[in-house]
Amino acid sequence: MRVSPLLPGAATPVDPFAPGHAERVARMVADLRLGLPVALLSTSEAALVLPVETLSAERFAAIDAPHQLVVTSRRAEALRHRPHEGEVALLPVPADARLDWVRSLADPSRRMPASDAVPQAPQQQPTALHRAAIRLVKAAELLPAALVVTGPDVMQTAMRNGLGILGADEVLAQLLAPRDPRPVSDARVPMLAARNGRLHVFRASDGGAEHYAVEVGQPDRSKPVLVRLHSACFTGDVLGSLKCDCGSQLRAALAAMEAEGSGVLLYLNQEGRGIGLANKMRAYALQDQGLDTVEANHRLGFEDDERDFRTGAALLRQMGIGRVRLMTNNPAKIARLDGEGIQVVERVALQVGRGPDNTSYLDTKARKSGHLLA
Ligand SMILES: Nc1nc2c(ncn2[C@@H]2O[C@H](COP(=O)(O)OP(=O)(O)OP(=O)(O)O)[C@@H](O)[C@H]2O)c(=O)[nH]1
Ligand SMILES: [Zn+2]
Repeated sequence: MRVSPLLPGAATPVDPFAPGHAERVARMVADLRLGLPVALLSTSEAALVLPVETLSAERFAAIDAPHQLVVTSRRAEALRHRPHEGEVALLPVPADARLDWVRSLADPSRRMPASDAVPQAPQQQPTALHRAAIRLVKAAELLPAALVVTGPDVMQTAMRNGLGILGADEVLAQLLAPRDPRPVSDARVPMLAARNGRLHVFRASDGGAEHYAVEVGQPDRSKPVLVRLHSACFTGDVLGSLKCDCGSQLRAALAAMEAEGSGVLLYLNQEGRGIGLANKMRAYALQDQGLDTVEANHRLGFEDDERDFRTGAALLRQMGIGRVRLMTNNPAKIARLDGEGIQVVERVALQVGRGPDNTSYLDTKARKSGHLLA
């Protein structure tokens, strides 16, 4: 295997077969989903990160070094832990803590610990390492909570076992960077709603979710294009769930494009407003207990909307579209596209699918998330 010579100015030879930062972060995300720990480094510490959701009893029992639980500030608030500033909070884990107890701090479907059971001891301030841990666990679409194990043997354990090791700052930079999905393939797909359809598949270089663009007709790029930015909703789009308006919006948008002769529907794989289907079902279970859609996300430890609309803007740029008539009721989508240099010249309202099962959901979005009602 050939190792390329020193690049000008570089300190070490660059081996083209060595995984780059983006690849190493993508591996870490996959490892965490499997339940494998990863090691993060900052200038002052090293720690093993183990997501609570995929932590096995064997690995938990084997932890013999100081450890803390990192959760989002949203989850800390739900646990009535003292108020927190910033993104994440650290909760102490007593040496004799049981795995069930740790899980109940992370997972609201388990009986909530009595508030006096949530440790309130003075805590170390969270650092970039803890923020990186939570971002990784969110990228893995797991419950946003992880054990962070410190101590002198952490690096040795990581190296001995071939675990992923990266600097917290590098992980944060990678996870916060915009995605760059590239076109992979496209073909004609005649649809019930629009016969003259073409599906384009885009793939990001970080190995993350693929996204799709459904092109109806041949939109004239010299004029504003009728565009829908649709986020995946397996329950609404595929099952025809009546709990939301997604399926109706999907079909109405395609029908409108067919009626006008052209348009583009971006289908972004950001299920559950970016928390993943498993977490969305956790949120639905909480909604069955009386919480609204925003409160349920918060109780789980998520923001109400975890989507990154820069991906939508990137897809539009890839398709040569710079000016759009956007089919949406969500002003945040307009603001985010505008911020990314996609000019929204008109908002086209998309009010369809309201019924007895989703009235309170739609009302909550209008009241709390600023969705427009007309
Ligand atoms: N977390 C969570 N996600 C939900 C819930 N109901 C629907 N969703 C998700 O919400 C997203 C809805 O996306 P969109 O319809 O594109 O977005 P929107 O913000 O409602 O804006 P417009 O439809 O454009 O007005 C999809 O990803 C759904 O899976 C819920 O109760 N909780
Ligand atoms: Zn939906």
